[in-house]
Amino acid sequence: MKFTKMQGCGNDYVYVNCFKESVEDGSKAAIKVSNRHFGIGSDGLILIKPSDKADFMMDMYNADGSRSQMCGNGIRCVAKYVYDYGLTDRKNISIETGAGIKYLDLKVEEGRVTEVTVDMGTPIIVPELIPVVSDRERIVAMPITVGGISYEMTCVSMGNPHAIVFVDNTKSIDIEKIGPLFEHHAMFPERTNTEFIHVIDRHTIDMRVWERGSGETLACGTGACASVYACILNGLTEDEVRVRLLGGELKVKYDREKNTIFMTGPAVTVFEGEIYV
Ligand SMILES: N[C@H](CCC[C@H](N)C(=O)O)C(=O)O
Repeated sequence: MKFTKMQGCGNDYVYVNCFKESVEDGSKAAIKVSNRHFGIGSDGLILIKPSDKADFMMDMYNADGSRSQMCGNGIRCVAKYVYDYGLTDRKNISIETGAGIKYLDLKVEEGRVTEVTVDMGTPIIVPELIPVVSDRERIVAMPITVGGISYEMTCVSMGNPHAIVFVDNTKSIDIEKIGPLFEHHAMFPERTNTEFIHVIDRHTIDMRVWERGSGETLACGTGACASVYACILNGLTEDEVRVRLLGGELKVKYDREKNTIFMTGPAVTVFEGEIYV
């Protein structure tokens, strides 16, 4: 199976052009390619497919083979792939995802996509995935104790679930211990992605993330959008925020009129190859 390795802010996936390749079992292939010793090494697998609703379709799998509805860093790289490899010559494209159709604007320099702005859609704060807290309309600054530590948690869905907690310093958290405890918490029947946010000022936040199905990644686009919306809900930032991640920076803007979140960030092709799955 031919593939292209790409990354957005260090959130790296294996991309397969399913206009040319066929992948029988995405989940099994994701586990194989993601392994950093016996495979290629990645945070997961992204299949680029035809769509009858949009220009293309993105089908995304985590490293553990679980499928997710949406991938912010991934969709920027899909946009780069389809333009750079000549599947389209347009700089405004639509991509069908498990979280609906997304619309993207491509920045092209010397014939290659360098940056992409994605309309990530409306953040959802009544995520049906947490029925156990039925007495609450929404989960904003809800006290929760995980691993013996008390947090105030805000839950936001970008089509995939995010639990956002605020910390004084993202470097001092034991994410390997606390991340899985949130991911597998009984409140989240579908599991959850978890973002640890340190608010620097009203336009800047630091973020670390423990991703559902992939563990700690260097960046998470949907997580960055969910986190900015959580900051706005808690009165901690303005609508336009610079999200500083281990792997780079994302610009996130909440558009109040359209009630949608725009995310802008890089997309990079690392190498091409072939793997036997
Ligand atoms: N890294 C991705 C998110 C993957 C989400 C996945 N871990 C899930 O199960 O929801 C991003 O840039 O948005």
